[in-house]
Amino acid sequence: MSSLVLPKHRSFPGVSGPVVVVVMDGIGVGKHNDGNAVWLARTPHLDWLAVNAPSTTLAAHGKAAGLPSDDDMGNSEVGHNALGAGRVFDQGAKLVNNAIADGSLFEGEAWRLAIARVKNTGKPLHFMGLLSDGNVHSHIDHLAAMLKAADAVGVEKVRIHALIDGRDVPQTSALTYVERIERELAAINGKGGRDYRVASGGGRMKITMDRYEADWPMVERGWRLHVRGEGRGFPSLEAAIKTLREEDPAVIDQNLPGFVIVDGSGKPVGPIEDGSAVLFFNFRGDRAIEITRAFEDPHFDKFDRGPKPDVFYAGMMQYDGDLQLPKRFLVPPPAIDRTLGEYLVAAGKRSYASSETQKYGHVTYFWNGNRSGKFDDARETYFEVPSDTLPFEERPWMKASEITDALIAQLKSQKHDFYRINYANGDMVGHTGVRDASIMAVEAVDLSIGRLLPVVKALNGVLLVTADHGNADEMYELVKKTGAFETLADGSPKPKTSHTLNPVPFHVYAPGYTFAIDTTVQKPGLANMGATVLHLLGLSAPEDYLPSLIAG
Ligand SMILES: O=C(O)[C@@H](CO)OP(=O)(O)O
Ligand SMILES: [Mn+2]
Ligand SMILES: [Mn+2]
Repeated sequence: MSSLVLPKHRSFPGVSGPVVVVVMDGIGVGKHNDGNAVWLARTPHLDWLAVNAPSTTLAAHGKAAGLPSDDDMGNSEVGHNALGAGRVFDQGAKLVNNAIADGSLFEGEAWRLAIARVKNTGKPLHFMGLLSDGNVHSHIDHLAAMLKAADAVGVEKVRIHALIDGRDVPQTSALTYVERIERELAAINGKGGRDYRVASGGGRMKITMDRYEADWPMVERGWRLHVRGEGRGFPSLEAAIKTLREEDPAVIDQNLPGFVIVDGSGKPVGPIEDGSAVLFFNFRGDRAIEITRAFEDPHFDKFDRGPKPDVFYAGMMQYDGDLQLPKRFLVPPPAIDRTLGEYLVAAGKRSYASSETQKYGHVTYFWNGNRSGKFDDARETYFEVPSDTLPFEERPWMKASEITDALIAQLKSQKHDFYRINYANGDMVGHTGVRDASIMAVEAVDLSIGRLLPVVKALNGVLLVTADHGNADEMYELVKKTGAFETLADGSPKPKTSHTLNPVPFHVYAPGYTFAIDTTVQKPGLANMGATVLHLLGLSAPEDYLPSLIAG
């Protein structure tokens, strides 16, 4: 193993003050139009930085983030992994594609044990996960491939617990995926001897997919539906979605209430019982960890599970390498090693990381290559500001001020060398599809950055302002070919809830220094951040890190 002790930078001794990285979650650089909440927002500080600080834009999606193709938008996981790891790793979406294409998923122990379990017991094989082709947490192709493979090896009974998306894909697109999966199931059932069906479901922001312990009752609701079969009954997934939409025409997919599918006599068709196997087919960890804990933790106390069924459980990936969650997984996760955080600890540097709950794990767990623990308790300080649990469009300022208050206090204490924070606003409010609230979200971030500038200046520090991917920069869906706004039946622009393919800003605020952007760096992207921070701290980056964005 190569040494974690880095030599000094060849020409720069390091800034005399702190290095601060601000990640403005979901604030990309998009077209100047009426759907761009970032451009529409009044942002005097970001505007000032764009003119007066060395600035460029960074690639934050597709291959630059380790995703299968440049049609894949960026997301927080791959974005923060790239920011914190100094290099681009093939990410879950791609690794699972590969493992399906070369068959290794089906040769792995977890798959074989799951199949063996249900063949022994005659109980169903359960698939749980996000039903879309968003490629942020999951991909429906992966589910389809596993259904075919289960059929091919003679699994008689399958049940699917479908989390409805509308957050990585258009806001009311659920029926596209329902139709696809029902087609796959019908093809398998049609040959005879098989009983494959959907058993429960609900919007991903209402059940099961909470993250960072922001809202455990969400996971409890999912558990009751998927495992216990308790909930409002519908004859089919399609009937559930159509009825729920009729009852509340304003509801968007991610907020659909949970439900179970019942047979003719009103009995749920697929509670998760002893002897069955459960495969959670999301590859991304943040929103998969809590439900995984509910299945695996013998001392679980976050809600009353009732009698815990004795099942074989596996995730698509291992979601947390430190905690070994889950114990079994279908595809090995990217081996993200030698992250910036680890090098800084080895160099004796002290780091501070902070965000509010919704993004707390982004600047800790994702930043550190999907490890929840610290490298060194003495040298690292993490601080979480509890997020609101109400709709973010109602509080678009979120906790930006509180994160900033805490950061300023820490900066003034001069206890740390490197600081990183994430402002959740542009992303969390952007996902609601409410443009005007998103404008305020971006303004809240700008206000906070404005508060940081004089503090960083007084300490002779450097502030790097960037983002992990776009979101608020496109609040209306665009017609692919023409770039015009898509419209709803009433002619108004169709809100967009997902991330974007846009690049993100990169500003270097360094009063008193004469830094310039290194324009020789090819295709600058998020993964150049690692070497940039090391450079500013006077350290030379490991050879395989992508180069610093700062000349010299
Ligand atoms: O909310 C989330 O889970 C994703 C979108 O699926 O957003 P982000 O990657 O910004 O966390
Ligand atoms: Mn993000
Ligand atoms: Mn997001």
